[in-house]
Amino acid sequence: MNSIAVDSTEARRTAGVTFAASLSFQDIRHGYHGKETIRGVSLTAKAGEVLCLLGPSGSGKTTLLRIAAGIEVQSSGRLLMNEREVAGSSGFVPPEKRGIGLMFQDFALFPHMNVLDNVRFGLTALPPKEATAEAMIALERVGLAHYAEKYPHALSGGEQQRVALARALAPRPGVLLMDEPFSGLDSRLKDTIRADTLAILRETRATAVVVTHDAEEAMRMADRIALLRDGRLVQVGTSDDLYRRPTDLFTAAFFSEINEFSSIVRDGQVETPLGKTRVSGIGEGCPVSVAIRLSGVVVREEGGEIPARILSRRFLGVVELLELAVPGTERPVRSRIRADVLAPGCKEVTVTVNSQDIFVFVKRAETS
Ligand SMILES: Nc1ncnc2c1ncn2[C@@H]1O[C@H](COP(=O)(O)OP(=O)(O)OP(=O)(O)O)[C@@H](O)[C@H]1O
Repeated sequence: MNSIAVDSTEARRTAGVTFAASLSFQDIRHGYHGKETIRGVSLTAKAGEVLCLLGPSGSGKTTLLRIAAGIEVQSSGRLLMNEREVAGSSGFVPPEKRGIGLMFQDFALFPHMNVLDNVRFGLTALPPKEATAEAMIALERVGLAHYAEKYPHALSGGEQQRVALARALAPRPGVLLMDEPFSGLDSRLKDTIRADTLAILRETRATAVVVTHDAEEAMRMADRIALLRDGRLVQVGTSDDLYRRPTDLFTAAFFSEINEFSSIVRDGQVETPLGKTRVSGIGEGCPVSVAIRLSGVVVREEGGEIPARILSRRFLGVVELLELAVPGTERPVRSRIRADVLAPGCKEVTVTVNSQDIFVFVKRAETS
């Protein structure tokens, strides 16, 4: 579903004024055929913020969006917009009365309608003149007013995406829900369209909930990121919070490539083949997972702390990816360094680890 159905009484209200709304999931649970796929999610998108729902395939991102839209009804828990319950024990507000805009990944425009009519689609309850004026405002907002008479097939992928954004924003929804909105675009176009979209969201001050499985995309767009795994919230915060202060191994590994080691806390320290590091707040003898970012494994020909031998080098342009044999581990240690640091043919090197790239987590059964 890629359109916005509009009820006549509500349409005037949502089309007339832009009021960014807050959207709260309160202990939402949901499942299919007896299997729980959303397991108690509580999360609020604040009015005017861009909140990214991030997670691997099957973590429940789309299901949460569908529940927010009212296309899916949760098994339990409450959904609130601006503190008002729109799905829960007190009743259910249908999708077209929630003041929510939808933009899904295929952003399918109607091929038989011109651009203006595509954008007017969600405004049918307004008098025709007003609907046209609102649609033109939305098209101007995305810089495509001059394409009003064109048909979708005559537009590039990026332009079609902007028309879809105009269509979603035209009724001035309190909350805009976007499911992988850039996944259909080629990677070079994606960066530009994403930046443009973000600028438009900022301008309209819309609350946006954006689903993505791409950590970098979430970091580029979000005010805050909610990381999901197996239907549960793992961590919510700014990109800085999640990147620099991951609360578990899953978050650390989702935001950057890591080397992972098992260790045990002894004398307030943990030891791995890459050296010792101090830990606080974890008890003596506690089994831990140690995550070390690839970019934190600094490789030099000499002067480092640990001897290593290069097993493989992969040139990636600005950086190169190394696999190293290091005493004390059978598994190769990986490193990502600037491509001009090591001489060609160099085999014997040394390694030092940046302390800010080491993360220690208490080992849990599921991460062992
Ligand atoms: N209609 C359905 N019937 C049965 N199971 C479903 C249905 N929709 C979703 N699921 C299951 O619910 C879980 C969460 O799916 P969801 O699509 O929300 O995940 P996602 O994080 O959006 O994944 P993706 O990134 O692959 O779209 C998955 O295990 C999925 O198989």
